[in-house]
Amino acid sequence: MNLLEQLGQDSALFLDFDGTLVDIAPTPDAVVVPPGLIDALGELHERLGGALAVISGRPIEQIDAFLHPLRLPAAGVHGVERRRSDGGVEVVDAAVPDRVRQAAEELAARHAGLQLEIKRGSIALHYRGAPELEALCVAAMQAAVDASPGLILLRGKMVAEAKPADASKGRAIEAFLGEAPFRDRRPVFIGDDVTDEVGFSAVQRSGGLGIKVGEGASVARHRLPSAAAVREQLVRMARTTRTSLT
Ligand SMILES: O=P(O)(O)OC[C@H]1O[C@H](O[C@H]2O[C@H](CO)[C@@H](O)[C@H](O)[C@H]2O)[C@H](O)[C@@H](O)[C@@H]1O
Repeated sequence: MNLLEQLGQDSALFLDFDGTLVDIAPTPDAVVVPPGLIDALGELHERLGGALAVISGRPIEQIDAFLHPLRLPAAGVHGVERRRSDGGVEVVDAAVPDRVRQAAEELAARHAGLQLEIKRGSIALHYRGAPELEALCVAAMQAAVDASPGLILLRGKMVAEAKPADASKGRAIEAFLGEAPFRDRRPVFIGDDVTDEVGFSAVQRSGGLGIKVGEGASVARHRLPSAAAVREQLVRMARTTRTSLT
């Protein structure tokens, strides 16, 4: 898949963060933003008339910190938060009930390899440091979520996350597509995880392009092999002359 051939001035580009722009790391705070990526994203954002957004499971605040000084339009916490192109922020109003937090905290307190992320509107229990505990983590989080109307359990890469059913990456992308400068553009979404599948469906329903990074079943009709390949193409696109995005 050659992105350069697919992306035109009438495109809107939506990018997942972990596993797509940066390589997966042992813990959430250990990811590294490689040199050149921030400049490339800034350049592409400008060339696409502002129609470039990060669509992440992380809070927007974290995305801003990793991409500093760039502040892109963004959806965070799988669509719970969304910063529009004009800078305004919308939040899906949903508090995670205490029972979910307690279930996750109890497990994390008992097992050193587990890591908890408390976000606005979600709780993520990471088991990358103790993969043998996957079944235990998923069962405990699922039971807590089943007892909490309005929540669903999202299974990501070595993580089980309780989040509002009303928020998703797909809905966030659709909301962007209803607004300037994304409106009336052909959407392209690049992501690597099962949590990105609803985003692929959203762009493909709008006549756009879903691009899955790496292996695994996907509804996306296109593939790139790795986050390194995504970065290489983004940097290359940013370096080419302005006339290439036509
Ligand atoms: O939607 P994304 O931008 O891909 O974010 C998904 C989750 O990414 C982070 O967790 C994942 O990446 C970590 C760093 O590589 C890794 O240690 C962890 O196992 C992965 O699940 C982030 O911590 C989560 O909050 C995001 O939801």
